[in-house]
Amino acid sequence: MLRLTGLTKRYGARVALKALSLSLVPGQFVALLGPNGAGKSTLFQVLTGLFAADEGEVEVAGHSLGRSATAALRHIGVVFQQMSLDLDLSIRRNLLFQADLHGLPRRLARQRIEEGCAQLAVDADLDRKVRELSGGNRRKVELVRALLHQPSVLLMDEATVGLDPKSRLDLMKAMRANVKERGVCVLWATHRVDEAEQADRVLVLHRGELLADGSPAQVTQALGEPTLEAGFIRRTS
Ligand SMILES: Nc1ncnc2c1ncn2[C@@H]1O[C@H](COP(=O)(O)OP(=O)(O)OP(=O)(O)O)[C@@H](O)[C@H]1O
Repeated sequence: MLRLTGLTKRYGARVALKALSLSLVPGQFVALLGPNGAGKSTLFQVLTGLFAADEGEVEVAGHSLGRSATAALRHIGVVFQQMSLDLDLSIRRNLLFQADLHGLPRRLARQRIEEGCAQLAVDADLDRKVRELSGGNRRKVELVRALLHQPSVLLMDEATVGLDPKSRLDLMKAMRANVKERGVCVLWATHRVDEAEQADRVLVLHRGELLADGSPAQVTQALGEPTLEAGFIRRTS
């Protein structure tokens, strides 16, 4: 589904990703757990084609990102850390714009927009400007947008920052439903250990390298402390 081989990204002399190799399979919620500066955002920027890697390969659903970027990127959906909706357009206009970018027929686009917004309980606000929405609802719209073209890989970068517990739960629930019902593979970048503990698989990233990879229990054991939080703090401080 998503395969990284020897992925390296440098900013001048600073190495942000160091020969990173891993494979993700469909239908998994994978937490990418790393402290500030671990390389999570850099990885997402490379995976979405914003930056080219200096070395290594990315393959998405069998397509090389380097050689067939359009085909590879068609299988990726992303919610970045920074909100990128147009504040002066309604939810519906924002989402229709995205659907047009993906070449979705209008009827199908309208249907997916309505279904997606209903699933995240923002359908009552479809014709309101994004500017008028709460931060939590803006995030939900971003998730609907990321899923419009039905990607097989969903990247979420610190998606719950600034959200209250109920909004965080709603977002997690919608993401989980996509994992279960559509077999989406979610890579969820976070520095919150409580979120990583809910994942099917945890990748611990530190200074651009993988420190541990496995179920939350396996990773806790690999980090050598009684809890994931204690191990994560000790090994990444
Ligand atoms: N544009 C840039 N120019 C130079 N260095 C950068 C740039 N972007 C990131 N870095 C450096 O690369 C490393 C990885 O940063 P990155 O933002 O990918 O980490 P992160 O895990 O996403 O951190 P955070 O949790 O704080 O968002 C850090 O050392 C950072 O200072």
